[in-house]
Amino acid sequence: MHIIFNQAELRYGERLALRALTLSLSEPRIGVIGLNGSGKTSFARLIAGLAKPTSGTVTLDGLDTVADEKAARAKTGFIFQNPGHQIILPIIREDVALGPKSRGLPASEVERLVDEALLRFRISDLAARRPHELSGGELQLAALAAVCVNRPDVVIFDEPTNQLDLKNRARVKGAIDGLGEQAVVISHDLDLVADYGRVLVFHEGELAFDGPAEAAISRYREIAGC
Ligand SMILES: Nc1ncnc2c1ncn2[C@@H]1O[C@H](COP(=O)(O)OP(=O)(O)OP(=O)(O)O)[C@@H](O)[C@H]1O
Repeated sequence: MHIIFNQAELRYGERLALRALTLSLSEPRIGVIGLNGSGKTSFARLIAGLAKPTSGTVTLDGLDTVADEKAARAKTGFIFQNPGHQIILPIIREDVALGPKSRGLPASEVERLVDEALLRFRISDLAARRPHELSGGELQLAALAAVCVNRPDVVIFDEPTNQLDLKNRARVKGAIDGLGEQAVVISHDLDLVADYGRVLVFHEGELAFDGPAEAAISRYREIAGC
């Protein structure tokens, strides 16, 4: 998918979270790194239409995230920093079914799509569980199934390996690496984006670097002073 920022700026009241940004993204994997508060989540929220630019525009394959809000939103999936908060129904299977059901698909088709999504992320065995019965990594995968069942063009991850042990981290990394969809991955876990062709470094609400992972990580280390 072609994501275009055209002088897109985001302010929260007086606070400037993202300075006017002009950028075109079409790579299958895009990493986003930077210090706390540098503007990474603000950038991601603009892509997903969860925040509206206070000036400028963001378009997804030509659809404006404000003027064409619904169609643009349908192209994106967002996995939040705490995916437990986005699983809203009490049973995982019901939650994954929510999207296809809301599209008015027949029950048999809903069931088929849910089975397919659970199988795809190897969590069929978790279908009958409640969110609080899942580990952090399993929650990420359940949220991913619930997002991908709606066939987004791009999936945005906000620190997907935060607080995961090595085993769950590997499982989530494997799921992201295997995605056919485009992925925008915000991460403080630099290994996660280390082989991405394009990594953006944000600093104080500005794009400080845009390029291959190795050079981006070096720039980030310079900024962080370590
Ligand atoms: N809802 C909000 N209201 C006011 N200010 C906000 C809001 N959300 C973010 N900010 C501010 O905007 C700036 C950028 O925040 P953002 O969440 O985009 O940073 P980040 O790089 O994702 O940080 P982190 O790595 O800590 O998640 C910060 O100064 C933050 O305090």
